[in-house]
Amino acid sequence: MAAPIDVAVGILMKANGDVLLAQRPEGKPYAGYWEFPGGKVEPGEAIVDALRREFVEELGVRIGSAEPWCCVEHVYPHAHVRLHFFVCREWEGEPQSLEGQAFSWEGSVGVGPLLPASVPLIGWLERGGAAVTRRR
Ligand SMILES: Nc1nc2c([nH]c(=O)n2[C@H]2C[C@H](O)[C@@H](COP(=O)(O)OP(=O)(O)OP(=O)(O)O)O2)c(=O)[nH]1
Repeated sequence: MAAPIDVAVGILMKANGDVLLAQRPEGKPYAGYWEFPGGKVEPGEAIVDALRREFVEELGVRIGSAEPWCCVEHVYPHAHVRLHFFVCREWEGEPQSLEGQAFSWEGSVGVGPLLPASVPLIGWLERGGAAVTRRR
């Protein structure tokens, strides 16, 4: 099997625990599914730099702190991905839909479907939400 593709993913989290989800635009695999913003790491690029770049490109948001949270691998028909999730509590700018995507702040996630690899994250966030929210 081909080596996994590294993907940097950011969970933008408000002080009340709400997180930002975006809907994948037309033309991408799993168009219409919901995901945490992010994208593929480019060759030679640090994962956290990819995270910062994707947030500027997709949402016009400059991330301040980004805490590495967890890593999930998933094999899709279109790709084998290794997702590096970060929790981001500080950022500059209001998210804008720069790639035509819908987005939504969610507490207990009400949008769907989510990308399959990201589904467990919601449960982990809800169960550990207080701890994740409290840790600074
Ligand atoms: N951003 C993001 N990607 C996810 C999540 N869950 C999940 O399985 N993925 C997968 C879907 C894709 O196979 C991959 C991200 O690749 P992408 O195609 O969206 O990345 P990109 O924005 O760099 O796209 P492109 O340059 O190829 O158009 O990671 C998630 O929560 N957020």
